Amino acid sequence: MDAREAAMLALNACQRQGGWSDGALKKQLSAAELSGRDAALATQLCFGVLQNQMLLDFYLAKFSNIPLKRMEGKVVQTLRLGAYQMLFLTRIPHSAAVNSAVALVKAHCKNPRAAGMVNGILRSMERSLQNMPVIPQGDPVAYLSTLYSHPEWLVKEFILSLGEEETAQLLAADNSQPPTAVMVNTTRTTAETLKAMLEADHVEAELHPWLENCLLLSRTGDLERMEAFQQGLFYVQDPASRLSVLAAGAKPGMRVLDCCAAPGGKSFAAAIAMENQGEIVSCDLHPHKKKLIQAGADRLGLTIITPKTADGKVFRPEWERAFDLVLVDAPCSGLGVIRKKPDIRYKDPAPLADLPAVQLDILRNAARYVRPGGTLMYSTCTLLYRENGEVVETFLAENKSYKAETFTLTGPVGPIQSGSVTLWPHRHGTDGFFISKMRREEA
Ligand SMILES: C[S@@+](CC[C@H](N)C(=O)[O-])C[C@H]1O[C@@H](n2cnc3c(N)ncnc32)[C@H](O)[C@@H]1O
Repeated sequence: MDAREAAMLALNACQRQGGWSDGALKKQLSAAELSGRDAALATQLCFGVLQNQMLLDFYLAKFSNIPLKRMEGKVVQTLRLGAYQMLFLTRIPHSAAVNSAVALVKAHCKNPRAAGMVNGILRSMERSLQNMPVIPQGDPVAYLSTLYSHPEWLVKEFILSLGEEETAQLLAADNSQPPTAVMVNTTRTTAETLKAMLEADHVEAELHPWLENCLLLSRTGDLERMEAFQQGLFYVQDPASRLSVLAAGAKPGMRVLDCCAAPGGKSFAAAIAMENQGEIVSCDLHPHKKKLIQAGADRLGLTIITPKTADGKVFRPEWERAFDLVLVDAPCSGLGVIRKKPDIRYKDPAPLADLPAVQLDILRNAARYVRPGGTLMYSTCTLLYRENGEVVETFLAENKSYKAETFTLTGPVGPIQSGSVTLWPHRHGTDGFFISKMRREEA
């Protein structure tokens, strides 16, 4: 199996099962036993097609007599892969993109006429590459939606928050590839020592420009196989997530509750900030996720973390007013991490409507666990106001014993007087993320 075949099968599985791209891709890559180079190409093809799917379909439809909707799934994915290579990858000859697409369809598709059709569509596109069909600009929502392959409902949401010009910047950033950010486990090593160790393993590592104890990696290959990973010297985390824990002000000796903890990233960041002194109770609704948190804590040697299964909406009297700091990193629509999970944008938006009620329920319950004078943090990795500012405003309006708390973060974020901040990929270079800090009044 080669890179294109693996990518086509992964894209097809992703589309059919509604599975996340990284899961489908990982499964396909390990089944295909590709070399490092081919695995990297397969990953790039998969991400590239998902990031540009609506634009590719717009062009393909112009060169096809048959609507894409009427074609077999694998044929559509092969066409997208061929078009993506011709339009976006300079190092692949167009003839190779077309020929490999035809071979893929011959090998995988039932209809004997499919190969001829794919050849015809991609050859016509190849002839028109210098003069591609123009995307109509009359309706800005439809235009941005096609150009950056984000569904119209999402473009409308972003335009409401940012306006058209900045929305275009956000959508472009969503389609960019961020470096892999890893956080140094300072209970075991320093940023400089870890950087040298990773470089000795041929990974390109640089210090993050404004977040300490964070390295940006490229040419990583499989990070989990590395000695430094196995020794628990780092964990993968976006700077935005770590910033939320820095804003919370976790200190050695504190008693901390992480209400929505799996796979454990915020708990790990807090435990490291606490120098592994104090106590962190790391809860998640799903029993199978307890193991995930424990495995991460064990690898990193963070002994103050105790994973538990608990529904954040259900009150536990034994925890009432018991914690210095309570983290609610709520389940959310995840629309801030489109750079890393490009297919999130294609989720059906209907079920997302229920999220604010769940988020508010968890926040209300979690608030009861904060000791007087203690801190309550609310965060999400989404950019929708109704899951972020609106949840916090509703909570504060009904809980007069809580006040928004000012905090200051490093780099381009700076002082946050209102107690709440949204981080944006195009403004801050981080995942899209929302952080809100509140303090419970002394009794
Ligand atoms: C955004 S993720 C948390 C990410 C995690 N804090 C980290 O930094 O790695 C949200 C988590 O909330 C969990 N969850 C969903 N509903 C919950 C509930 N009612 N109570 C507790 N956890 C819940 C999900 O299983 C998911 O693992």
